Amino acid sequence: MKPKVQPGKRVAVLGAGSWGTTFAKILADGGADVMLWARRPELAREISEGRRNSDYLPGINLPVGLRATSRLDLALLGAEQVFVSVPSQSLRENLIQAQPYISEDAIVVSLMKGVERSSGMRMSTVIEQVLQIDPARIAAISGPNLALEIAKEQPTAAVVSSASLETAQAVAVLATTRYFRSYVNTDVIGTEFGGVLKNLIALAIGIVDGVGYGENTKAAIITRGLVEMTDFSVAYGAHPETLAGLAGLGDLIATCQSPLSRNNTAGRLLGQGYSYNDVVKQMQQTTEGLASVGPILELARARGVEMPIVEQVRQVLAGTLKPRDLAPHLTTDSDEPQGERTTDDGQAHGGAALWGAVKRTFDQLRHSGRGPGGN
Ligand SMILES: NC(=O)C1=CN([C@@H]2O[C@H](COP(=O)(O)OP(=O)(O)OC[C@H]3O[C@@H](n4cnc5c(N)ncnc54)[C@H](O)[C@@H]3O)[C@@H](O)[C@H]2O)C=CC1
Ligand SMILES: O=C(CO)COP(=O)(O)O
Repeated sequence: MKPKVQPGKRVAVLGAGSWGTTFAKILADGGADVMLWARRPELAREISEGRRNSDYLPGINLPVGLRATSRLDLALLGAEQVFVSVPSQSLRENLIQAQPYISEDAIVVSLMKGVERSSGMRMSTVIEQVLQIDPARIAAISGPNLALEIAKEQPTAAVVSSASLETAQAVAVLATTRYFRSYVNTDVIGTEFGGVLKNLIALAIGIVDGVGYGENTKAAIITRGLVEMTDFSVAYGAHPETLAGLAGLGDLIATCQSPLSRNNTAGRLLGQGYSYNDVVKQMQQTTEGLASVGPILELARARGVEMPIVEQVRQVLAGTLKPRDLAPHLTTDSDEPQGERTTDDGQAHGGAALWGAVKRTFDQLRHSGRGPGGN
């Protein structure tokens, strides 16, 4: 394959699970000189010597040029771009360990789709806080990107987002290959929240699938779920178009439709009657949605955003709502007919939207736009 970038451009990928390894393959196939960091030395050896990551990507041959190490100093040596793909809850501790080896002008890119449970922070803001770097050097990538499909070189796309368009473009140049196309935007909030929120809707889809409900129920949840995703993200400063793009609707479709999705799978097990603890035990891989439900609902409350589907997912996880009772209600506390669009609510629901907008503006002023999920 013809390299797209100057051979020898050093990049590091931290995290050798399914997405980190797949992304390392994308970068290597695109022509970059990639060093992948795996926590376990035996996994680093399997990747470097056997060109396999059999636990996470069974049957996939990795590119010859892709090297792996369990030493952070070696992984990060000379890396111009650092891609991070560890579970969201371990990002902070991993960054603290990596910090001494990250070069001063490196771009740091989040591949993750969670929020930090303890703080509600998005991954790029954890990166900014821990590494104390300019947001212009930080990017986030999101889109319909089920790892195993991409590892099999089935074509797809993603969006690279950064406060600096130049940074987003520099990352997109490296993160592009025959089967993977990177677009760019500067809406980091919308791009990251899109990835986080679609996991919660995929849990809901899995739940109703596990119950045995059909396509109408799922289509209604996907559609109303997108409204929740958009309302929430816009309340935190995102552009609504981002949620209609690859990082929103695109990823929502992929995750809600695919049995490869861990969030969808976890939901299905809940819908089949397994308890939360049983599901956690059965999930071998990172299931970000399970940890994101609580912090997202707290953030929603702080900005007066209604998220009835996500709230019902929380209740199913807590065992207080039967999976078969999860329904795509517009609100959890009213049976009154309501407008489908938020802007219809003014006529159909006694000025609820107007009141929501006023309350949101008031809250934003109160928090000076510096809430944990905001800019
Ligand atoms: N798998 C996928 O299709 C995609 C995943 N993502 C996101 O990528 C992120 C990583 O997910 P996956 O690679 O899928 O998860 P995974 O479960 O396949 O792999 C996670 C990796 O992190 C390692 N790990 C676990 N605890 C750790 C710790 N405390 N410190 C360092 N490493 C640790 C594991 O050993 C494993 O190598 C998540 O935020 C996920 O939402 C994004 C797009 C696609
Ligand atoms: O983000 C993903 C696809 O874009 C992967 O989804 P899961 O984490 O649910 O497997």
